[in-house]
Amino acid sequence: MSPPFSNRLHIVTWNVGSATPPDDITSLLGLNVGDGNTDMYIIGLQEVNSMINKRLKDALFTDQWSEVCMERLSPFGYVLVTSQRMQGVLLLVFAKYFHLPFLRGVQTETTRTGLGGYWGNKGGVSARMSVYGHTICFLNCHLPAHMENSDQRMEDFESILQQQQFEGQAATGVLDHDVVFWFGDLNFRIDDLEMQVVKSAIDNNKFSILWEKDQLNMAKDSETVLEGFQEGPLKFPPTYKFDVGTNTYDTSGKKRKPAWTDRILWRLRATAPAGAGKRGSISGLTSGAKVTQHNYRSHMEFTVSDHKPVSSIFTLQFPYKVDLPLVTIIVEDEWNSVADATVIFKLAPNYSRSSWDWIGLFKVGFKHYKDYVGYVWAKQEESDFLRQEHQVIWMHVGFNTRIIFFHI
Ligand SMILES: O=P(O)(O)O[C@H]1[C@H](O)[C@@H](OP(=O)(O)O)[C@H](OP(=O)(O)O)[C@@H](OP(=O)(O)O)[C@H]1O
Repeated sequence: MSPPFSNRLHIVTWNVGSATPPDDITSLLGLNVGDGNTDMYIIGLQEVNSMINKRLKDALFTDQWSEVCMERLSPFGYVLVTSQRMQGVLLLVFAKYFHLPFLRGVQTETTRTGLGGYWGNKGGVSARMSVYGHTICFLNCHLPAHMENSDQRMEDFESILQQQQFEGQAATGVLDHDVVFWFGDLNFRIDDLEMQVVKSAIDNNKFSILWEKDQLNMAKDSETVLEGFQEGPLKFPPTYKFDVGTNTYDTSGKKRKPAWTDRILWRLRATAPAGAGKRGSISGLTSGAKVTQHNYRSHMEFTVSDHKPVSSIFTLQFPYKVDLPLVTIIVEDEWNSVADATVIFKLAPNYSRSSWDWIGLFKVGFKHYKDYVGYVWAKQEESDFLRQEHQVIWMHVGFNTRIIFFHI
């Protein structure tokens, strides 16, 4: 049996209020204090500027937020595995490059809930994958605003869960995954208490007074859809709503009551899904999973938006991992000059090939899978179908490169 597996995740949620990214997001990503042991970064943003002219530009290039995250993370060996955007709601999933061969079945989904389901200003985007054989889903939501819409928020959450269906035999719904992380501007507010009471509790660090009036905490007791979702204690001040450029709660005419609108929750699947198969297939792999939250905090130093970002670091543990590569790449000789080179790849017997498979050559420090310096199709002649070892020739290979096999 393979050894237990543990993965460290750093999750960020931030309603960026249409702002351009600040120059330095190092502290948000913990790159200044971390020990470099984070395996994956998951970044969920809301209200990324989605004005029409901006969207056209972003469709052609990359949006500024994705760019700044890639710029900061790629020097540390993180690669953008997948991203999904629905208007202002953006989800980015990064992993250390050496995990890439073991992140499989990557799929994304989007659900609009704005204007009765027609408009993507509100809703959810998700990314799912199997990580060393264990299924994980990340769901980033922007739910409806305002105090009186607590029920609507729950309804929208349920409808996002219902509508998001992935392909494959198992883990088709969000909640079928071994572990789900749900985060975003969930927009829940603090009920009942007067503004002065809320502000005084904040000033005196007496957050527990506010916990029981937090609409999401209250909903946990009554909403079955929230069963199994867990959240760490809210030991940081409410992250909404601030005057932009300051750490002062809303002084505008709106006078919004401070609230913990920005949240990160997780859920472990309780039982194997119906029809779960034997160990070794995605469907049969379960749990024994353990999630440990190391911190759950806000970042007051960022003032570009009316919300503060929230981050959390988790360790994810599973009793075993599936770490047999489907493809092994062997490079003949050392590449020490700019010249042609030969690469041999071996496929596991259970690997089902696609004619779209390709092999990419990347510079060390590459940002995402489209960032290749060259690629070749992993083609094979029909007569070679039964062979497990194949060869491709690279033209003019340079130094400092990595080779990755992609299956589409
Ligand atoms: O109209 P939709 O598309 O739902 O978007 C809403 C409105 O812009 C709200 O402004 P208004 O209050 O003027 O209606 C705003 O509330 P605030 O201005 O209170 O922040 C919400 O911000 P978030 O609460 O950050 O989602 C935002 O999500």
